[in-house]
Amino acid sequence: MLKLTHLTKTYKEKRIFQNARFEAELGEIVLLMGKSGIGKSTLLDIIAGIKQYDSGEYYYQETQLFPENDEQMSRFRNQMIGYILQDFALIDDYTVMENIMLPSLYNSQIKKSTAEKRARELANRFDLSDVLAEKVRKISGGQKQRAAIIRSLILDPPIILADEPTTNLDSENFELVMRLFNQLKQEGKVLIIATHDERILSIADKAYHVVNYKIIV
Ligand SMILES: Nc1ncnc2c1ncn2[C@@H]1O[C@H](COP(=O)(O)OP(=O)(O)OP(=O)(O)O)[C@@H](O)[C@H]1O
Repeated sequence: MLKLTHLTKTYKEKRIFQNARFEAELGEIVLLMGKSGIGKSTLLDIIAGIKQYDSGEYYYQETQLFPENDEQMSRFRNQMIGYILQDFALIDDYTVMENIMLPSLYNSQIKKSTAEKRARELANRFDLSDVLAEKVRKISGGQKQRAAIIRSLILDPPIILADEPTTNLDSENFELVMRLFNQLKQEGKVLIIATHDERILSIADKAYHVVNYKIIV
């Protein structure tokens, strides 16, 4: 279980969360909805340990996480989190395969050959096999989105964070991603998805909305 309580976050004078609470269980697909600029990406970044918050308590399973503890947080991030970022954060001059393999470079627990096999299987499933050797700058927006999704799964993490993961997908790839998300849920992972895409509601266990600095169901 992943839990944040009494969460308060401000950027300079701008309040984002005030005594907010967020909870997600393993095996759940949880949506994070709400107006643009309301704090959805900020919450994902807090969960990933990329952003600090002013106060609050953060637990994963029985362990309390302290964002100011860089060593604890980077271990947690590397081992537990797959993050599909809104702008994909791919490196244009690297090939699709090199981008997908990036997380495995920072993780000594997975063999390169295992990661590569998983990359090829996922690429095959997402119709990306033909562009694995292409530089990212040469592929389409939808292909970039699928590459970013595959990269987040390469280490098989239990927590998947996704920021608007379906924006660039046509209906065929949208369906593929929905099936994949459902499968990840069946495997017992938790998916936390910030989105405006109401089509995803059909596979969600819970939809949170950010309203008045709180995160409510
Ligand atoms: N590093 C920062 N410094 C100052 N303000 C920030 C920073 N990052 C985000 N903000 C502001 O905080 C608010 C919440 O941003 P956030 O990106 O979390 O919203 P969002 O709900 O994900 O929006 P969108 O749906 O448009 O992606 C916005 O008003 C944004 O401008």
